[in-house]
Parts: sequence; structure tokens; C-alpha cells
Amino acid sequence: MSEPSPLVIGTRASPLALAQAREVQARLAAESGLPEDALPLTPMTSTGDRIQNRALSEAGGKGLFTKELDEALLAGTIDLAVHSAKDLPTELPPGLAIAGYLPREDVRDVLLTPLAADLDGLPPGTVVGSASLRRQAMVLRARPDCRVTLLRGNVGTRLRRLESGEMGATLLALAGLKRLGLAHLATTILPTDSFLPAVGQGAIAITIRTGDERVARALAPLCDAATGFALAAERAFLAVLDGSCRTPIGGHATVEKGSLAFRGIVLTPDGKRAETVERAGDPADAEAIGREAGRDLRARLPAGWVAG
Ligand SMILES: NCc1[nH]cc(CCC(=O)O)c1CC(=O)O
Repeated sequence: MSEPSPLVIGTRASPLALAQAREVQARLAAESGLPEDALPLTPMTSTGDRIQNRALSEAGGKGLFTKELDEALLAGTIDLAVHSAKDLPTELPPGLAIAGYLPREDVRDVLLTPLAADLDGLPPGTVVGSASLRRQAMVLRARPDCRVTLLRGNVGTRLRRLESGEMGATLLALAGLKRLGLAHLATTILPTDSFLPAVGQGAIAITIRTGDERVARALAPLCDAATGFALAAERAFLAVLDGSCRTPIGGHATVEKGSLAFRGIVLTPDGKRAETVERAGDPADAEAIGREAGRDLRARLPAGWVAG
């Protein structure tokens, strides 16, 4: 019998990306019966990883974290790419498709700070570091006296900069901390009603070449349908609103008892104004639900809030 040809897994090289890719590798090995050495990992550094000193919204261009993996897929040097769904642009390059998502981790943000037990307890004027315009705006909305500052880099870098006292607090995704075995570092979990997560937060997406049935079939048993519906709604919402990545936007869908519920928010960067939207319906209509939520919200925004 001939050896099955390997399925090469592309990933970014950060510790979180590697942890996620290893999770896909282990699940794929379990489902396919292939040994893990027939599912090799190919780590790559992305443009987004190299830019450490600027906000990504300033660096311009979408897909800063995905370009190298996209190119490797199209060139055939990898067969699947593992992404944080949050970092995946709403539109993929021609020839690529999302094969599916692993079951979603906790979607919530956490606060990390040595200064207090929660956000309300932070001393007045505390400097909160985050690279996310959404998190910055939501912190300012809850605590207008705090100062927000750019904090980039991978999770480890951010934790070191918090430890050095350069800032008093930061926010991270609980999902990423859990995957790194660092959830115990969280000071407190922020509730989704005031800290609506980023679109895709907590979900691992797998991209493949469009029409690559061999890889699609191998991945199908790993993929979670409820996460797929939720992400379809969230990504459709973002696609309607995301003229630029300079707008603080949150969006989150859940699927329970056969019904999909979506909530979305757009804020001004200073957190002083916010518009929200809610929609529910059949998971089969996920994309339309997200799109209509986006259109409804966009129609209510004062001119100049979002581009495009
Ligand atoms: N933008 C970086 C990024 N992309 C995905 C995660 C966390 C894992 C996830 O949301 O699935 C993080 C770090 C963070 O926001 O704390």
C-alpha cells in the first residue's frame, strides 16, 4: 500500500499560532488516522508580526497576518492554513476558501492588572495598553478618566510590558490565554454586555484552496457547525461596516436551541458614543442576519463614523 501523501499545515510562528496549529494537527490526526508526521507544521512569519511599533490600522492594508500563508496555499507548499478567525479579513483572495472552524473557545476579553480587582477599581488616570481600537474605546466608555496607549506584540511581549510597569493594565482575549495555559494571569473576565468581543474572537479558522476536496473532506469532521453559523453572521456584519479597520467594532453571535442571536456595536474611538444592533433568526440565514444588522446599524451612524 502506498503512503498517503502528507497534509502540510501552515501557521504563523507566534506561540499562540503554534498552539492553535498543534490543536488542528492533533484533531486531524485523531479523525484521519494519519500519524502526526504525515501532518507537518510549516511556521511562517507574517508582515503583521514584523510590525511592532505601529498600530496595524496605521500600517494599512488588510490581511497583514495572512498574506504569507495565502501565498503558500496558492503555491501548494502548504495544504491548509490555521488562523485566529479574528485576524482573517472578511474577503479572502481569489482561489482560497474557509473550510470551517474548530469549536469556539470562550469569546470574552479579560483585564490584566496588578493595580485592582476589576476595571472600576483602577486608580484614576490609569494607563491601559491595547492595540485594539475596540478595546480602547470600550475601556474609555467605562472609564473616561483612563488613558489608552498602543500596546502591540504577541501575548508574551504584552505581558512583559505590563510587568515592567510601562502601563497599569491591559486587555487580552481569554481564548488566547487559555490556549497558552496562561488563563490564571487574568485579573477578571469582562462581561460581553459591556465588552462585546471582536468578530471571530475565540474561533480558529482553517483556510484551504477553493475546491480542494481531499483537504476539505479531511477537515469536515473537525469543523463545528454552530461556530460556522455564528462566524457567518459576524463576518457578514463586519463586511458591511468595515470600510477601514480604524473603527471600533464589536460583533458576536451565538447559536442556541436552533436559533441564532447576534449583537453588534460601533463606537467612536473616545468611547463617548456607541450604536448597537440586535437580530435573531434561523442559523441557516446567518449571513443575511449579519448583513442586515450591519446595514441597519450603518444607516443609524452619523456621517464620518465609518468609512465606505
Ligand atoms: N489580534 C491578535 C489576536 N488574535 C487572536 C487572539 C486571541 C485568540 C482568539 O481571539 O481566538 C489575539 C490576541 C488577543 O486579542 O488577546
